[in-house]
Amino acid sequence: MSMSPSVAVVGPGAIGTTVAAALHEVGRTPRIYGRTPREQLELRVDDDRILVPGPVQTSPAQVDGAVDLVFLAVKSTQVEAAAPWLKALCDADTVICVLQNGVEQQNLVTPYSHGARIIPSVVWFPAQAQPDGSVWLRAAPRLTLPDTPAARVALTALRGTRCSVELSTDFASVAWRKLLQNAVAGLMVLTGRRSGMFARDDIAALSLAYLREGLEVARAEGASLSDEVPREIVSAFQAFPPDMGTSILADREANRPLEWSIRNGVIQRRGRAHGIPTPISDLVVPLLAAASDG
Ligand SMILES: NC(=O)C1=CN([C@@H]2O[C@H](COP(=O)(O)OP(=O)(O)OC[C@H]3O[C@@H](n4cnc5c(N)ncnc54)[C@H](OP(=O)(O)O)[C@@H]3O)[C@@H](O)[C@H]2O)C=CC1
Ligand SMILES: CC(C)(CO)C(=O)C(=O)O
Repeated sequence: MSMSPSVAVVGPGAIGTTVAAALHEVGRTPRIYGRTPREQLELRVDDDRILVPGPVQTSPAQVDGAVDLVFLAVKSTQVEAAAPWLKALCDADTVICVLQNGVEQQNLVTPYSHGARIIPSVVWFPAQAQPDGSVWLRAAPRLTLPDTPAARVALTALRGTRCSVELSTDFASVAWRKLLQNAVAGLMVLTGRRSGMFARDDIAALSLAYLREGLEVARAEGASLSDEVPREIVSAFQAFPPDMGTSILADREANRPLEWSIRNGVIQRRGRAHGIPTPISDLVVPLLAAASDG
C-alpha cells in the first residue's frame, strides 16, 4: 500500500458524509460513490459547515480501479444493492471498513468482497441526514475497530482527523454492548418517540428487562459484559437530549426499510441458537419487521 492510501466512501449518508468530511478537512478527500447524485456533501457541526467536493458518482462504471480502503456506509439492508461498487473498488489488497451497526458485518459483506479484507466497526456517534441533503453531526465522531493488521489501514487513514479511532482486543464485547444499545433504541420505532421516552418509569423498566435478555445472549456469544450494562445503557438514553433519535427511527419516519434484523432480530436468532428464551424479542421483533415491511 502507498504512504497515502486511496480511499473511497460508498454510501454518503449520515455516517458516510461524516467520515468523508473528516478526511477532507485534513486534505485526504475520498472518492465518493452513492445512489443519489450530488455536487458536494455538507456536514453541519455546531455552527460550522464542512463542504466536501464531489460529485457523488452514481455508476460503478465510473470507477477507475481498485482502491486501498473502502468505507462502506450503506445500511445493512442495502449491501446487496451496493455490491457492484465493491466489485469495481476491491481486490485482494483492498480493506473494506464496514461502518454499520450490528455484530454480523463480516458475514454480511464477505459474499461481495472480492477477496478484500473486511473490518467491522462500532460507530458510536449520532448523525442525522437533513431534508436539504446536509448531515447534522450531533457528537464527536468515534469508531472502535478490532485490533487487527487490516484495521490499521483505517486507523492510519483517519489519523489526525476529527474522527477518532480506537482498536480493541476484545471487539466482540464492544460490538455486543453497542448492539444492546441499538436494540433498545428500536423501541423508539414502536412508540414513534425519541430519547425523552426513557424518562418514563415503565419504559425504563421494559428497557432494562429487554437489555437483560440481550445481555444473556451476548454472553453466550462470547461477550464479556458486566451486570451493570443494562442500567448504564438506560441511564445513557435518559441523559441524551430528549429529541435525540436513532437511525432506525429516521428510517421509519421516512417509510424506508428498517435494519430490524441486524439490530433486534439477531438477539432472537442467536438466543434460539443457544437455547435461551427471548420473550421480549419474540414480541418486539415481529412488530419491527411489520413496521419495516408492512
Ligand atoms: N446515523 C447514525 O447516527 C448512525 C448510524 N449507524 C449505522 O451506520 C450505517 C449507515 O447509516 P446512516 O449513515 O444513518 O444511513 P443513511 O441512510 O443516512 O446513509 C446510507 C447512504 O447509502 C446510500 N446508498 C443506498 N443504497 C446505495 C447503493 N446501492 N449504492 C451506493 N450508495 C447507496 C444512501 O443513498 P440515498 O441518499 O439515495 O438514500 C445514503 O446516502 C447503518 O448501519 C446505521 O445503523 C451507526 C451509528 C450511528
Ligand atoms: C445514534 C446511535 C449511536 C444510538 O442509537 C446509533 O447507533 C444509531 O442511531 O443507529
